Amino acid sequence: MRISVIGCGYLGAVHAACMAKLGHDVVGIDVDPRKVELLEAGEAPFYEPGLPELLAEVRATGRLRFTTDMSQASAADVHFLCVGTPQVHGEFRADLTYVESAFAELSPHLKPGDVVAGKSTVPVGTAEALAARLEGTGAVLVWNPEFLREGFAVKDTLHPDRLVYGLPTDDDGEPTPVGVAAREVLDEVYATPLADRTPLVVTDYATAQLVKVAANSFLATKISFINAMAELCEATGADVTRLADAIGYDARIGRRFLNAGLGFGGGCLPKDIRAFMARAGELGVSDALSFLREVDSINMRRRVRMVDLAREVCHGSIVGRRVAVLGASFKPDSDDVRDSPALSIAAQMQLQGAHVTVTDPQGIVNARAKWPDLRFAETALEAAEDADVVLLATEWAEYRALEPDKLGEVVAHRRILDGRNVLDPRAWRAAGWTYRALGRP
Ligand SMILES: NC(=O)C1=CN([C@@H]2O[C@H](COP(=O)(O)OP(=O)(O)OC[C@H]3O[C@@H](n4cnc5c(N)ncnc54)[C@H](O)[C@@H]3O)[C@@H](O)[C@H]2O)C=CC1
Ligand SMILES: O=C(O)[C@H]1O[C@H](OP(=O)(O)OP(=O)(O)OC[C@H]2O[C@@H](n3ccc(=O)[nH]c3=O)[C@H](O)[C@@H]2O)[C@H](O)[C@@H](O)[C@@H]1O
Repeated sequence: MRISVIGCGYLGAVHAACMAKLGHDVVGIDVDPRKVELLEAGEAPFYEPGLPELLAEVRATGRLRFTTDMSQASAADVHFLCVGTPQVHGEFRADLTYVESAFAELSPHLKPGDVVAGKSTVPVGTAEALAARLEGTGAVLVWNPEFLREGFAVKDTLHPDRLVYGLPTDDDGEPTPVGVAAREVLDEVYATPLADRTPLVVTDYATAQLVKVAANSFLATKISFINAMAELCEATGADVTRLADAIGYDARIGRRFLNAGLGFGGGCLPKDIRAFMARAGELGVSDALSFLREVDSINMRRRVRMVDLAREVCHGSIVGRRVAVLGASFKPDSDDVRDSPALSIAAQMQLQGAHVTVTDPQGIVNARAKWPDLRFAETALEAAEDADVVLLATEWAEYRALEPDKLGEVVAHRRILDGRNVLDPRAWRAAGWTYRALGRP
């Protein structure tokens, strides 16, 4: 198929490369000339494991190119909308400016029979409004939410755990004739994963849009649930990691996404639960999602509690103390620092008078752009030099593998805060470290 991908960020660049890998002819379109230039040169504009290799492979086939010129979309028959939907500054709702402008810029290049597939995460109702604007053009809108995780984006796109198509439907909820035709087009786009028996849910616009925010809300709730248990563990001397193991053995609960610690960040879970609450308010059903307010509060409390813990191990004050923060990205295997718990804690400690040095294997460039006043170091050992306290904030493999004695040689005081509950407390204590974590004795 001939495909255009509008918006080549963390989602779109990976989607474009994966569509080419599946055998399609793809043009990626972005308004950011720097991103396009890098992608055209075969380079990934951000860190995502496997993406550089995939770009090299598919660029060599000639099936993938990138441009800033929206008119190039006219050669494609399927158009994936992958632009950002960030949180409006100071409010909960999603900023749909980029969706609006991308859609307006794409529209003149559409022809009858074209399929526009929305992938961005949007408030329910957005697809219906966009579809109305296509009436009379012969092009059809489908909503095809994306569930990839950063760090696993290539694998998740090539081998998704499910596909969801939101199609135009009639009054009985059945796909309209153009909806049926659009479904056939999507089936061709996803022929390879469908042949691998990827579960497919075919539904209406509203359900497809809600599936996405419901999934992210559930994941956020699961994380905040275990972090609430961590608060109880802290009050009672219990161990939240053992608690998670034990409840996780119940297949109805499951162990995944029960890792307590600094909580969730990133460009998706935090803004998606807030936008969902805002949309529920507009729909007059805000009570239905009032629990998400608590999910958000529990999550944000983790960050405050970690600063308190730093104060506790530094005998009541972090003013003038040297703090090494290991991790800047919101999760390992990503350079994404959007709403990163690690950076938010680093910045809070700096504001409260600590001398903070942050390190990260991939996230320093983005972190420095966002927080230019923080100090940065290339390695954990450099960051920890003369530190009064070390905080493991993002569980990169290399930080999990740190040797207590080796790190102990460079610090001023052997105090470690395990923000992700990934270190072995016994090993660190045996090497003379004060070890503290959230919800673990
Ligand atoms: N990052 C992720 O892991 C996932 C993101 N999503 C959703 O996908 C959407 C995109 O997210 P990200 O890729 O993370 O955002 P991003 O900010 O990394 O990428 C968005 C891209 O769109 C481009 N853009 C903006 N306006 C444009 C226009 N008019 N024409 C062409 N390009 C334009 C920007 O320059 C940028 O490169 C969001 O709605 C997000 O919630 C969904 C699943 C996973
Ligand atoms: O909509 C999106 O953009 C994506 O959001 C998340 O993916 P992602 O943001 O890449 O990262 P996750 O792996 O979900 O982690 C999110 C945050 O939760 C934290 N987390 C995760 C798991 C856990 O047990 N505990 C925990 O604190 C991570 O450290 C990270 O800060 C979802 O997992 C994807 O399915 C979804 O497509």
